[in-house]
Amino acid sequence: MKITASDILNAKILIVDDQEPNVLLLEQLLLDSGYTQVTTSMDPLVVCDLNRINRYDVILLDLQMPKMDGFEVMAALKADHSMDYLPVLVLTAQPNHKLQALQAGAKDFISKPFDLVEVKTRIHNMLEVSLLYKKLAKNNLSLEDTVQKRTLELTKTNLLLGQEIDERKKAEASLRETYIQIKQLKDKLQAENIYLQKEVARQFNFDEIIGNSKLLSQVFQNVEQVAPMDATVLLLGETGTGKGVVARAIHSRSSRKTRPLITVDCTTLPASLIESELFGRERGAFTGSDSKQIGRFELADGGTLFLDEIGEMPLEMQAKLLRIIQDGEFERLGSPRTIKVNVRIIAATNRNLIEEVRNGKFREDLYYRLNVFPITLPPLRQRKEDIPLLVNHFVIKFNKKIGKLIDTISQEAHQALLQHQWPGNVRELESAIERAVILSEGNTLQILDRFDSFEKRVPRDDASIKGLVELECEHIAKVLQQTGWRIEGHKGAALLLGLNPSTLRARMRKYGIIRQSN
Ligand SMILES: Nc1ncnc2c1ncn2[C@@H]1O[C@H](COP(=O)(O)OP(=O)(O)OP(=O)(O)O)[C@@H](O)[C@H]1O
Repeated sequence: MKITASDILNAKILIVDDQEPNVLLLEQLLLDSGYTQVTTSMDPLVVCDLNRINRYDVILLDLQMPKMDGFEVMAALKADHSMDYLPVLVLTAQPNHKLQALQAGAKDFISKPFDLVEVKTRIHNMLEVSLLYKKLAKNNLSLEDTVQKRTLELTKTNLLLGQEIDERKKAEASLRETYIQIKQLKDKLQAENIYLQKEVARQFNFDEIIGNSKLLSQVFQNVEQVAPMDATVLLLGETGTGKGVVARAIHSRSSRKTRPLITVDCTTLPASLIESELFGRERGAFTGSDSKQIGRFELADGGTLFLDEIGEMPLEMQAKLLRIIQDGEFERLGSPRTIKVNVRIIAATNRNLIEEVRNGKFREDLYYRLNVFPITLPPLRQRKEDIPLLVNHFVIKFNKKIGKLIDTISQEAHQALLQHQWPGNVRELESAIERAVILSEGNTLQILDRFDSFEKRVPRDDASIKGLVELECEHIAKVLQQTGWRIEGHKGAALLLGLNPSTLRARMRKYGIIRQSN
């Protein structure tokens, strides 16, 4: 910031003195020195007005004036413009006024009578300061203005930035929320997927067990729960409901799956042989036993022993079985040596074991040992929604076995299968389909059985066990009569009843059904 000579010469100067010669002298001096804007006044009362209009760079002010002295003029100037810089140079003949004037706001003084060199120098210096001050003030103002403008701009930008940050934050929050929702959906979908896959696996491919009914799903669930444990399982349910397949499924899903699953069908074993079958015998253990036999318990060591139709086991055998279940110990027939085995037991029965216990035909302690994890297989008539899947499964199976190409089932056949009550359950259905596949011509399955004739013999779910047994006995006898007492083969009663021939024979023995001559 520089003040030039021309700035100084063009500065605005006011001379105020009530003495005309002084005014003229000073005016002339300044004009001679090259100053271009020199104003004079002999009336102190107009100084404020003039200054308001012209904004002088220096006011040469006489102190002693009649109407208004220099002090009053300075006070008025200060008050009028609230000027923080008063560019006043006082003219005084009184030395004691000099300090007083400076205290009143004057910047400098010139002594009277005038020394012209001093006057010129002081005015020049004063103007330099005054102009510098003015420029500084102006610069300050423009700086303030710039600062204000920038501040305003910054505030605006800040506001915008704030809004933007707010919006970003909102967007981020909503993104986060969306992400959480997506994750939840994904997790749910995955869970559903896994569940569905499990369901599909369960419904259609639970080992060899076919069916997708609710009741069967419950069984699958139980199988999944118990299979990995070593717990004893008791399978309950009518004949042909699939207790055997469930036993195999439990074994194949257990840690023992690499070891054997040994089945003992208690109905087919004559009472006299059960013991040696189960526990084995040494050579010569009894008359006629000329060879050593390894029992089923030994064979099943490390694996699973499936005791089918456990309800048929003679009472004295039940006691031995209890011991081995409790201690894992037994002796071969004809040997004093105790053998220890690690066998998991799965037992099955279509009898009401509680009733058998009540009737003294089954040991109570053995019942409780076996009844650790009971699974009840529902009869087919209570889960008819499984019939189409089972029919499909068996048609494929027997197509392969017999060499047929059946791929359609008539509406009537379908209806007949759904209406029948299936007292022999899946086994009966399996036999019916095998028969139908054999007998059907072309590629459509024809059901030629007259199921309706069996309907009245179907066990009622609320019927007592005694009633069921009676019905079963009566039904077996009737079918045997129909087949001319033929048990096995395509025309045999076993196929019609949906039973294994050996099971049918056991039932006949049990119920005391003997061949009657026609
Ligand atoms: N859900 C099923 N899916 C496919 N086949 C089945 C199903 N249930 C049973 N079977 C078939 O039906 C037949 C009879 O089944 P299984 O021998 O397991 O019945 P069970 O209840 O043990 O009968 P029983 O009490 O007379 O011994 C078998 O050939 C078996 O493969």
